Formats: sequence, structure tokens, C-alpha cells
Amino acid sequence: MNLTANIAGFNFDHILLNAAGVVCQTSDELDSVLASDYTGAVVTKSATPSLRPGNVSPRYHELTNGLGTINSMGLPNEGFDYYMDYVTQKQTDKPIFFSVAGLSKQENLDMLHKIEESEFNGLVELNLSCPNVPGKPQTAYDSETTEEILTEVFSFFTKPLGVKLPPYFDIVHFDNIANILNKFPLAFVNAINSIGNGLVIDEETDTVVIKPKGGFGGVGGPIVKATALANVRALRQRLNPSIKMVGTGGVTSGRDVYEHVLCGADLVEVGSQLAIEGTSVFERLEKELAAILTEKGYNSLDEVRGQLKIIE
Ligand SMILES: CC(C)(C)CCc1c(C(=O)O)[nH]c(=O)[nH]c1=O
Repeated sequence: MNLTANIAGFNFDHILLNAAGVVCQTSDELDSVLASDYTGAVVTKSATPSLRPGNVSPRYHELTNGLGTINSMGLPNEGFDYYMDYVTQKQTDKPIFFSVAGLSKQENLDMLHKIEESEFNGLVELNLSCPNVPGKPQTAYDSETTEEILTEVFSFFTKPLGVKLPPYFDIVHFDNIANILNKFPLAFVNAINSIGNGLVIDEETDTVVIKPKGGFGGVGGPIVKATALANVRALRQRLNPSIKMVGTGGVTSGRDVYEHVLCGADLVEVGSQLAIEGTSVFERLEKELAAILTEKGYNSLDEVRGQLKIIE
């Protein structure tokens, strides 16, 4: 059975990996994802130029009803040089995604220049949920800023690069962002990041569950699956075929992985469920996915990818 994928000439023997931010801040965590026999790659926690402790705790919470998670981590990470050391020294035949999230356009450009000039030979994921200038929405929700930063990036960057996008909720927004992204030689697009600025309340105490931002945080897990699938599908339908698709959001079963592939995903990432279940989740998900393919008489994900049917 063929459960492989290819992006920018990189072969992935498995289509599953972690979502940036989950089990990927330290070298031990990164090693644990790579060590799984059921992952095809690993992505680092989004790096900033220097080390960041991130926000005060509680900053992450799993909903008691199991429907999802909420977080306002605040970009805690070991700093750019730590991840550069890791990705350039790590001996592995699995591709590595180096995620970056500068706090300004200049920080992103500086990090990307360093990657361009480095020995790193993996893929880069530019986190476009990165902050924008005060008073403006996150970068990915600001078309001009998105186009401006990608224009500057591709004026010098030649290694495989994709973008991590927040969810969009309006068909015109799908059209707009796809029109911008199609102007650039992107290796991939990763949809979705957590749904921004949700709010979860503790029913015992009538209090928010995370401390930063008065309780507002990014929402993940089962609760976001419908939005994640819609974004993967809408972007797949609009983006040049040369831009591959990474599906993220709401994956807790092999069926969820299968649905991301039906919508067009080449790789599928696991965030909340990985945080909850640990790296054994990858084996469970791949085996559940393989069982679905067998049951349906498919021998390869190539027969499934993008084949979602509509009601004629
Ligand atoms: C939200 C930002 C802090 C600007 C980026 C890092 C990030 C975080 C985070 O570090 O709080 N959490 C997410 O769910 N997605 C992200 O992309």
C-alpha cells in the first residue's frame, strides 16, 4: 500500500507529522517525532531570532469535553540558532520543516537570509500567523502585508518554502489569499493554524481557562475539523498544482486523516491529539488510515487525494 507523498522533490515515506508548536520545542521532542516509524517528517516550533519563554501559565488547556484545546503560548521557543543547530546537525533521512515566525517582517527576512546561506537542506515553513504592525490583523489576514513579505522573501530565497495559514471563513477571502499565493513559487501551503481568539470558560468557576489575553486563545482539536477541511479543500481548488498542500486541524482518527487527503492534502499534521495522546498517535492514525483504504479497495493515497465528491 502506498502511503507516501512528495513535496519539492522530498520523498515522505509516511504522510503524518506533528503540527508546529506541538512536541517540537526541544531537540528531545523533535527526536521523538522523528523516531516514530509512522512519521514522514518533523516540523520545529516556530522560531524567533532569540529565545522566548512565552506567556505566563496557564496558557494551554484541553477542553474537559474532549472537543479541543485552547492556547496562548506566546511563541515560547529556544531561539533561531538552537533550531539551526538542530536541523543542520541532525542525522535523519526524513525531511525536516524549519518553522519561522518573526515578530516583524525584518525578523523574518533576517532568519530566512541565514537559512538561505546555511547548510540546511530541508523545507521552510513561514508562519504567517506571525504578528503584524500594531493595529493591523495578523499578517495572513492582511493581503498587502502578505504579498509584500513574500515578494521580498522570493527576491533572495531559493530553498523550498511554504506558508502556514490561519483559517479563512469567507469565500472571497479564499479567492484573495489564493490569488496572492499563486504569484509565488511556494513549495506548499499548510492549512490551518488554530482558529484565533476563541474563549473557553470553566463551568465550575465561571472563569476563563488560560491566563494570557484575558482568556482569548487559538482553538484546536475536533472542534476545528470542519473549518480545517474547508480551508484545505478551498485552497486546493484554487492554488496552482505545483503548490502542494499540508492539512492540519481536527485530526483524531484515521478517518480524519482520510478526509484531509480527500480534500487535497499531501501531508497531514497532528496537533491537539498529539499533545493529548503522545507520539503513539502516529501509529494508531496510520493503521486506521490503511484499514480504510483496504476496506474501500484503494492501494494508494494517489487514488484518494483531492477526490472529494460533491452532490451533482
Ligand atoms: C500566535 C503567535 C504567537 C503569533 C504564533 C505562534 C502560535 C502559537 C503560540 O505560540 O501561541 N499558538 C498557535 O496555536 N499557533 C501559533 O502560530
